[in-house]
This record gives sequence, C-alpha cells and structure tokens, in this order.
Amino acid sequence: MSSTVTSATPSIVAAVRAQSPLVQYLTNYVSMDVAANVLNAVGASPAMVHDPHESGEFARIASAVGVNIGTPSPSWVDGMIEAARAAHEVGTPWVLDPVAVGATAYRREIVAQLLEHRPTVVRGNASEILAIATSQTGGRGVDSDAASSDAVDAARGLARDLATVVVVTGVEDVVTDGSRTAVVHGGHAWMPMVTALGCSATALVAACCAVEPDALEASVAAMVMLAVAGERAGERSAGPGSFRVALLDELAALDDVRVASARVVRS
Ligand SMILES: Nc1ncnc2c1ncn2[C@@H]1O[C@H](COP(=O)(O)OP(=O)(O)O)[C@@H](O)[C@H]1O
Ligand SMILES: Cc1ncsc1CCOP(=O)(O)O
Ligand SMILES: [Mg+2]
Repeated sequence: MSSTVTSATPSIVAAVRAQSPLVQYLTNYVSMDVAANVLNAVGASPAMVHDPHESGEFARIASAVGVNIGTPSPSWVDGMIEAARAAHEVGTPWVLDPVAVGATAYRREIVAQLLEHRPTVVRGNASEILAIATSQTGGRGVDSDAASSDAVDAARGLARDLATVVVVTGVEDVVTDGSRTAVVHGGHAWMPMVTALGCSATALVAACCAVEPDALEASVAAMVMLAVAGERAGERSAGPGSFRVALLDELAALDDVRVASARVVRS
C-alpha cells in the first residue's frame, strides 16, 4: 500500500482544462446551478439537457454524460434512459448518481433500469452504494447514514458485479474497480452542509472520464480536485455560505503543485 498522488491525476486535471469536454448532465433541480458552476470552474463545458425529445440525440455529441436521479418524474426518467442508452451505444462514458436510491421503490426501479445501460462509473454516498450492493433500503433521504469506510467491500463487490468503477464519497472517498482501490483524503467538514456537492462530484467524474479512458484514474482525479479545493476553501471561509463560493475559486485555481498535495492511498 502506498500513499501518493497518482501520476495520472495532474495530466487529467490539465486535460479537462485544455480540452473543455462537453458534459451533458441530467440532474436534479437542486443541483443544476452548483454542478454547472463546478464544471465551468475546472474548464469543462456543462449542458443540462434532459428532455426525452433531445437527451439521446445530445448524448451522441457529448464527451461524457451524467445521470442523476435526485428529483425524478416519469418524463425525466425517460430522458435519462434515452441518454444512457445512447451513451452506451456510441461508447461515450456515462456516470450514474443514484440519489437516495434506498428511500423509495420508485428510485430503486429507476436505478435498475439505468444499470441495464452499463454506466462507466456509479458515484454515490455510502448509503446509496450499500442500497444498490446489498438491496438494503432506508438511508436518510439524500444524505448518508453510513461511512464510506464501511462500504469498501460492498463497493468492490458491486464494481465487479457491474463491471464498472464505483465511487463512494464521504469523509474519505473510495474509488474501486473491484481489484484496484484508491482512497482519497481531504475535503472539509462543511462540504456536506453545502447541498449538491455530491451531485457536483458526479459531474466532475464525468468530465474526467471524457478525457481519460481509465475510469478508475479519471474518478480519482475528480475526487482529488474536490478534496484539494475543498481543503483550501475551508481554510479561508467563514462557514458553508462563503465556502461554497471559495470552492469554485479553488477549483479554478488548481494547478500541478496543489494537485500534488493530495493524499491518495492505493491498494
Ligand atoms: N465530513 C467530510 N469531510 C470532508 N469531505 C467531505 C465530508 N463529507 C463529504 N465530503 C466531500 O463532499 C463531497 C460530496 O460527498 P457526499 O457528501 O458523500 O455526497 P452526497 O452529497 O451525494 O451525499 C465529496 O467530495 C466528499 O469527499
Ligand atoms: C436536497 C435534494 N433533494 C433532492 S435531490 C437533492 C440534492 C442532493 O444533492 P447531494 O446528493 O449532492 O447532496
Ligand atoms: Mg448525493
């Protein structure tokens, strides 16, 4: 086991800025603004295109797609499925955010349908990943009632079962493809007090997958961005409100030296 930043991470961060990938994000009403601004801050190009009349067509021109079930309704779900289907068909990476999947049967059915279209990465908090991996229900709505460190085995098993990368966020972020596992340390205790940073983490994973074919390395880079920027933003903020603004500034200011300060443990 080693504790070091992956050599791939700085080049992925730079590639997002240089290539400005078009990230289509079908996300919930709560997160649209912050997730789009997070993508802009790191140099990606967000497009919140969700309607089933156009989501599949748009997914064919996007560099990566995110699908987030945070505020679902039937027509939005149709749009999600069209986008996921199209992304899978043309080989565009797509990332699933199973918000509060343990909470209702409706959400579990949506996630089951979306998983048929083979996401590149599933990014959730520990309750969400445990809900998918073990079929356990509950959780605390969109928030987690479990620690990411308690979901490592479940995440590894899920990654193997789905042949995907699984990211479990929390105090530490666990990234696994079932054989390789990385734990990213950092961030700040105010992060869960700012809504939609999990949704934004999913958006960043999509942006990194657009420029890096190794989805595990792409996901590590996305988590490093938030961990480093979050830690720095916390040092100069008065509370969650100013933290939210400072986080955007710190994401935009990420450079090789700052990225290299990340603490990543691999096994
Ligand atoms: N207590 C914490 N300390 C540091 N970072 C945190 C903490 N809680 C969450 N984060 C970070 O906040 C982001 C969102 O994660 P999380 O809160 O687990 O997602 P969600 O909002 O989907 O539940 C991630 O980058 C994660 O690392
Ligand atoms: C509050 C809320 N309600 C439905 S979706 C949503 C946003 C959840 O965002 P995150 O999972 O990133 O905290
Ligand atoms: Mg979430």
